[in-house]
Amino acid sequence: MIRLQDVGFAYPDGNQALDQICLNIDKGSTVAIVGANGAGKSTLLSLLVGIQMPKEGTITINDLVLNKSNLDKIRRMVGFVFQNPDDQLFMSRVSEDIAFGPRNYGCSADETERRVKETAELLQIEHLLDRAPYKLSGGEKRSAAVAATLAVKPEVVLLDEPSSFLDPRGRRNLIRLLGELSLTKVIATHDLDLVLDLCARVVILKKGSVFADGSPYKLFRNEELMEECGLEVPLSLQRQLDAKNPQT
Ligand SMILES: Nc1ncnc2c1ncn2[C@@H]1O[C@H](COP(=O)(O)OP(=O)(O)OP(=O)(O)O)[C@@H](O)[C@H]1O
Repeated sequence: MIRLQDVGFAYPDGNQALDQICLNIDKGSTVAIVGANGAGKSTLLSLLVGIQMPKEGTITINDLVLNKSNLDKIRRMVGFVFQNPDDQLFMSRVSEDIAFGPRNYGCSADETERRVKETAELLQIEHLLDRAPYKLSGGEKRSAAVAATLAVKPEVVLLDEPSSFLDPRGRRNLIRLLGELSLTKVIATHDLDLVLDLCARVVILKKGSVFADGSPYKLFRNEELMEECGLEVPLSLQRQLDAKNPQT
C-alpha cells in the first residue's frame, strides 16, 4: 500500500508543484494520474521514488516511511519508467542496461542473464539486446526502458507517459503487458484511452491538488469536470455522448 498524507512540494524557485495531496493506493492496483500540463503528475511520481523529497507531509510505501535513511530500500521496491527513455538508458548495449539493475542488487551472473532474457521476451525486444540504446527508435527505447525497470522485479512500478513514442501495435502490447502484471502500477499519462483500457481508478490533478478521484469511465464522461481541469473527453467516450444527445 502507498499512502500520501498531506504531501506538499515546492521547487527551489518557490514553484508550489504539489499541495496537500492525500492518497491511498492499494497493493496490486493500477491507478492513473492525469491532469493538464504542469498539473504535477511527474513531480508526484518523482516523490514516490525519492528523486525529490516532500517538503510537507509523509509518504509511506508498504509501511516504510520514505526518508533519506530508507531510500535504498524504497528504490528496491519501486521501479520508475522515466518520461524520456534517454534519461534511463546509458549503457552501450540494451542487454547491459537491462542487466544493470539486477547486477547492482546482487543477483548472480546466471540470475541476471535469466532476467535479461525473461524481460526481453516479455517486451518482445530479444532482437534488440545487442544494439546500442542511443541508436534505437523512440518506441524501441521505451520498450527497453520498461524491460530494464521490470528486470529488478519491483513491487511497485511508476510509469511516466508510458505510451509516448509507441506505435499502435507497441501501445497495444504495452497495455496488454501492464494488464497482465500483478504488481502495483501508478501511471502518469495524457493518454486517457489507455487509462480507460487499463485503470479502474484515476486521480485527476489540477494545479498540484487532487481535483477528482474515481472511476475513469465515470469521471471522463463528465464534460464540465473535464473542462474545469483542462482535459478533453476521450474520443471513444465523446462518440457515446454524441450518440446519446444528437444535435438536431
Ligand atoms: N525543475 C523545476 N523547477 C521549477 N519548477 C518546476 C520544475 N519542474 C517542474 N516544475 C513546475 O512544477 C509544476 C508541476 O510540473 P510537473 O512536471 O510535475 O507537471 P506535469 O503534470 O507532469 O506536466 P506535463 O503534463 O507537462 O508533463 C509546474 O508548474 C512546473 O512548471
